[in-house]
Amino acid sequence: MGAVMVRVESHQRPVETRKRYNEEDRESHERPQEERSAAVRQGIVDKVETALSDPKVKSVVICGQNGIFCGGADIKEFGPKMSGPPLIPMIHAIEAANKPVVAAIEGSALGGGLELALGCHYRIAHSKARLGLPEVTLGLLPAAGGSQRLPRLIGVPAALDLITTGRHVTAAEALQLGIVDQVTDNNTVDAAVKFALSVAGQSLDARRISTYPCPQPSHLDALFEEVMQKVRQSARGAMAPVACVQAVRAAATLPYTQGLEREKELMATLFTSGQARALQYIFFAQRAVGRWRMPSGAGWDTSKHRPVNKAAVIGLGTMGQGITVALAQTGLSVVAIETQEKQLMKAKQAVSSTLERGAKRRGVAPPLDRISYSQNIQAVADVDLVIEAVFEDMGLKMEVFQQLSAVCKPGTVLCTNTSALDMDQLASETPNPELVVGMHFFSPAHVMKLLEVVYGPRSSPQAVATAMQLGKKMGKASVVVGNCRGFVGNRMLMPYSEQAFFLLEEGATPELVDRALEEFGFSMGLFRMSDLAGLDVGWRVRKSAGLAEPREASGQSARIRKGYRYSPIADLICEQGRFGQKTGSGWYQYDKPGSRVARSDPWLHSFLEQYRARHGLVARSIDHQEVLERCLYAMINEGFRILEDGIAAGPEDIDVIYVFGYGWPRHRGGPMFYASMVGLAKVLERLEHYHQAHPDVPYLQPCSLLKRLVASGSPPVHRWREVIKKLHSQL
Ligand SMILES: CC/C=C\CC(=O)SCCNC(=O)CCNC(=O)[C@H](O)C(C)(C)COP(=O)(O)OP(=O)(O)OC[C@H]1O[C@@H](n2cnc3c(N)ncnc32)[C@H](O)[C@@H]1OP(=O)(O)O
Repeated sequence: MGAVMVRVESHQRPVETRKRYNEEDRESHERPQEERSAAVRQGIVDKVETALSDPKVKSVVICGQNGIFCGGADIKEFGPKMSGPPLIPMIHAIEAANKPVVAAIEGSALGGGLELALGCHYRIAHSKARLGLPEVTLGLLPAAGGSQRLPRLIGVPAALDLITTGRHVTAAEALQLGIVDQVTDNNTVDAAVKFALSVAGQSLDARRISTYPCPQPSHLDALFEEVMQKVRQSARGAMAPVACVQAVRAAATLPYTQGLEREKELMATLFTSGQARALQYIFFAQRAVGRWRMPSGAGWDTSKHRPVNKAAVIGLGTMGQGITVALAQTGLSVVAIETQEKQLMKAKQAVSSTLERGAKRRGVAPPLDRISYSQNIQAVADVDLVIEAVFEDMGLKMEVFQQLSAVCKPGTVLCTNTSALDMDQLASETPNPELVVGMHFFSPAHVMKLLEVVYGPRSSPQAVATAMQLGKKMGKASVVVGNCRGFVGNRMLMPYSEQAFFLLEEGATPELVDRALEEFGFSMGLFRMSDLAGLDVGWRVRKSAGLAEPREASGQSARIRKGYRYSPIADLICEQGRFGQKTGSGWYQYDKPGSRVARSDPWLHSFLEQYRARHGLVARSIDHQEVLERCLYAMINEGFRILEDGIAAGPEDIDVIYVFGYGWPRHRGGPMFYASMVGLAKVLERLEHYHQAHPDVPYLQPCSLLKRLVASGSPPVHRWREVIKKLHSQL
């Protein structure tokens, strides 16, 4: 015997492949999940020990099963009680071995998987493998020696980049960085065995990374200060990226064993933190939304999507252009339709230059020839799916859908990108309403990761499956939602922005509200975000809903609609032609139209004072806590209503929508998870308090699902679906 192989089992292996395991392995698969990982570690410890003590074995190769080296620790195993042998001594024992140990990396070597590979003396990777230390994205740091070994191996700046972002690198980049010793296009295990035999008997003194001195960059202090500042700014309150910088600093400034102690200390503060729980929740929520289900019971596991190779986009405004870019970048043939010649030319130029910029960044050719442009809707005759993105006008959309029904081949899925109109009304105007679904993209559509796939009562599961599959192919976090005004995301924005307007009436400024929200972790406060999106969009929606009617400027009626409190502040701002960044003023002022730097606006402040005086409102002092409670709890309350109405199937759907589409801080897990962390009883109590103070604001009236959850002992978020199911079955 020359080299012996030790296999690492991955928990993310597809279930059906588990059947192929031998008897010894099968036993470990019958164990509960948390014990399985412990058994994997025990298996490595035992097999490495046996190989090292066997004089016939000259070297050892560690590989994975089914083409995956190791995706890292099982996140579900994390908890106060972790059984089985710990990772650090296991990796140390491998590194200390007196026979060469080679990692054969296929598929992924992530987190603890890469830390294990870093403990080996050599690493051979397949060219398609991906490597990384993504712990930071789970609210953690690489605490099995990874934060100490990686800087010693590849230097401080490169290690800081990988550890603080958690990004995965290709095998080619890993080779360039010095993480792996060899990359192969052939059978990785064969290559590793050959390599292991070729180095058998050679000295391993220079192969133990923990013994390397950490390369010292010049201006070490300045480097860490700069990185820390950058990380703090982009972390928006997340603790893990900051701890990652501190751990790498320990690697650069302390001997290995002391650095390891620091790594352990830092990990201890993260491991049980609410932020780590939130980030790990979002990891699973992102995957859970793919297991969608419609009220009929049809879902991801029972519905087959139609293949989509060619798609059309109708209407080449900002959204249509972004969708065209996204589809072309996904590799689809795209027919882009715009009836106005001038707009068509403008759009073609904009789409081409976006594709060229993106291709240059990725070092590939721009997929310009995948798109054909036309003014004639007949050009969509042979496409598999159409996305309509014309102006938000029901009459116009209905006309387009009627034309599409006449032109498209049978079975073409018809999608509307409406964000505000009734998708079902639109479907009712087509001869095949079962083919109609909403695909609600977020602007810019080629950048934003969220897609709401909206079904109406007549949408077929196949049409939903097709839109979901396309969203997945486009790399979007795609969430199936029911049809209602604003769907999920925009519906929850209504109470959020309404509270913000009321707070202005009561004495706050846009700066105060935005500061509170940004300190909470939002990428932008509500007012800065509205200026970016354009204030005219919401104004148009409010006008079409009969809310933003020109009224008497003062007097009680100006602030009441349908018997409830209403703030016309945003409408009055729009009446001044202040539509945000694009006009150079909105809630803030900008140097010129299109400029991005928001400045405090004295005009706005005196407008607010005059407004309050006109309406007999007395400004009071408002603190950040009130801003957060009123804006966020009103939004969360609407989230409970959405669950109660069955518009979203579970809290994970809402949370993924908010994290991926609305700048909700990921380390707070989304609004519904946040509510569970705050405590449902507390959210209920604060809503009751504010509703008592503002009985004319229906959004503050606690939703009955929230009351029911509190009455049933505030179960954790993953158990809410049971309560919702019970509620629906009683209706
Ligand atoms: C004590 C601390 C020690 C070490 C620290 C760590 O190692 S932390 C973990 C670090 N590793 C990761 O963060 C990797 C996370 N996983 C991924 O990036 C991807 O899953 C992966 C491995 C690239 C595979 O991607 P793919 O698209 O092929 O599959 P998918 O993501 O849908 O996952 C398939 C199912 O596996 C589950 N899963 C994946 N990773 C983990 C994990 N680390 N722990 C537990 N479960 C995991 C995933 O949820 C999927 O299951 P499903 O039932 O469909 O939700």
